[in-house]
Amino acid sequence: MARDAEGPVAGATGLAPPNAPPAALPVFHARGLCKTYGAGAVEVRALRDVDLDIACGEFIVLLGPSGSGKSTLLNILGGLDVASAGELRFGTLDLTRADEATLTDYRRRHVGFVFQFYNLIPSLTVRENVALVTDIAEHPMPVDEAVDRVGLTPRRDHFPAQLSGGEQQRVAIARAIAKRPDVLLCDEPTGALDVHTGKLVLEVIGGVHRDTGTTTLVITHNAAIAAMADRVFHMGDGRLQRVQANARKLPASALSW
Ligand SMILES: Nc1ncnc2c1ncn2[C@@H]1O[C@H](COP(=O)(O)OP(=O)(O)OP(=O)(O)O)[C@@H](O)[C@H]1O
Repeated sequence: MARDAEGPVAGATGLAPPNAPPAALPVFHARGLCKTYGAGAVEVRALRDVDLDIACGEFIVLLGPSGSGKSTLLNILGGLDVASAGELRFGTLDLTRADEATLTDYRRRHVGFVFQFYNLIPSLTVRENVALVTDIAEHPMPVDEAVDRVGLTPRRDHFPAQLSGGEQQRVAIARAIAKRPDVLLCDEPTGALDVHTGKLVLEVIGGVHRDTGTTTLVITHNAAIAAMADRVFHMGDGRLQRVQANARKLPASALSW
């Protein structure tokens, strides 16, 4: 892997409660991370020897062509999948050797997910969709605060079918942040949206990051979005080919594509 501007690792463990003082460990530490699907003639090497360190509070954009391993990496970082080889730690937690119960607990306590498609429950209102998470989280945000952060207070009693795609994605973001996760993992959050709506969603994600300092990773095909990041991970053929640090970040409102 070539690293042209890998910054020093500094930050919190990711296991600490919100507002805890920074500690020495990165949130994520990976060495030689590999993921192989299938075997023999149908073997696919989705990740090859990925090394990375992500510090507490960083905003990372993952860029790369289709099939380059972005979702595979995000899913492994989020405990939805496990690596085939290599080392991955979240703070002090070894995710490569964690059993299913540990991974479930890890996802529940520490990770907020936002996907391209919003996965809302159609029969529940905005507030009720968010409350699904706050009911089981340890230190959740009040539901109305999460809804307010994404600018949907006037729509809080509406059902998903009464909302636009961008509004539904904002509900999904409210749901993801309501449990105050240590990391927010977003897989193509604007992939199903037009430019204007996509920007609004990115503004919400950028605003949450600015206000809460939540370590955030965003997968995109859109190179313009890379300007929002502290660092950009360029993926290609399952490898982390290049890490680019942005000296200056742009807010989503300043992006154009
Ligand atoms: N469950 C699976 N079984 C077999 N192969 C898989 C599986 N999931 C992913 N792959 C393969 O692993 C490689 C990486 O896929 P991945 O989804 O991580 O790429 P990506 O960069 O996120 O692509 P895209 O931008 O199209 O979403 C691809 O060749 C893909 O076909």
